[in-house]
Amino acid sequence: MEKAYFPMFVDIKGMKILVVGGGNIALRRVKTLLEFGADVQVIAPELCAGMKELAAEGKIRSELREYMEGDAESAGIVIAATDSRAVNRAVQEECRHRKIPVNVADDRDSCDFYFPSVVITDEAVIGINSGGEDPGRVKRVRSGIEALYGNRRDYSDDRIEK
Ligand SMILES: C[C@@]1(CC(=O)O)c2cc3[nH]c(cc4nc(cc5[nH]c(cc(n2)[C@H]1CCC(=O)O)[C@@](C)(CC(=O)O)[C@@H]5CCC(=O)O)C(CC(=O)O)=C4CCC(=O)O)c(CCC(=O)O)c3CC(=O)O
Ligand SMILES: NC(=O)C1=CN([C@@H]2O[C@H](COP(=O)(O)OP(=O)(O)OC[C@H]3O[C@@H](n4cnc5c(N)ncnc54)[C@H](O)[C@@H]3O)[C@@H](O)[C@H]2O)C=CC1
Repeated sequence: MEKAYFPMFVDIKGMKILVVGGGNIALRRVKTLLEFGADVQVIAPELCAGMKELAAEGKIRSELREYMEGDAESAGIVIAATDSRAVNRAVQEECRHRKIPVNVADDRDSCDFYFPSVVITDEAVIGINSGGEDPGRVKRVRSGIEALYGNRRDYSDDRIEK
């Protein structure tokens, strides 16, 4: 690994986390965030089926519209995961301005932090990251750890694994 990142374990219980975009990548991340008790708000004109379910179950708050400047106000952390580079970039700009940590799904160089793959057991939380080098490798390492310890964060319905 060329550049290792420091795994800082953060208490996000009750923290307002804004997710811009409601597709498969956003869903995968929201599912992980919910495991840690975050207060997730999703803004997107269209939600994928899994995200609609979470909204119907009251697990997330959602607004069916496009992102607007100002949406990041009062968010503790922001995830930009739309399929538009320009929109993701605009979200990043707002967060930089407000000094809110932002994760940008389509551009490793724009991320203040990387989104980890996680393994959760009763005894420990394991976060996996390759410094942005190879997300596919991160996924393989996660599967290897799961085989040893199991995982409460169930990735089995992730779209790529279908
Ligand atoms: C750098 C990082 C920044 C960030 O945090 O967003 C980032 C960036 C990018 N990923 C891309 C592609 C893929 N990412 C995955 C999977 C995961 N990606 C995740 C994290 C990260 N992804 C961050 C740090 C990762 C690291 O440390 O290396 C995981 C761990 C967490 C999660 O998403 O929940 C999750 C695995 C969960 C699990 O299963 O365990 C797959 C595989 C799949 O989806 O099955 C593919 C398909 C290709 C492949 O297989 O390699 C692209 C190109 C997008 C495009 O082409 O448009 C970019 C953009 C770029 O690199 O600039
Ligand atoms: N980091 C990672 O792990 C990976 C990242 N990606 C990147 O993630 C991004 C999203 O991918 P998917 O979820 O598969 O896309 P998708 O097409 O399933 O979903 C896109 C979502 O963005 C929303 N959106 C579009 N314009 C918007 C706006 N102006 N405001 C708010 N929401 C808006 C859409 O309504 C939709 O909910 C892509 O840019 C892709 O390159 C893709 C694979 C893996």
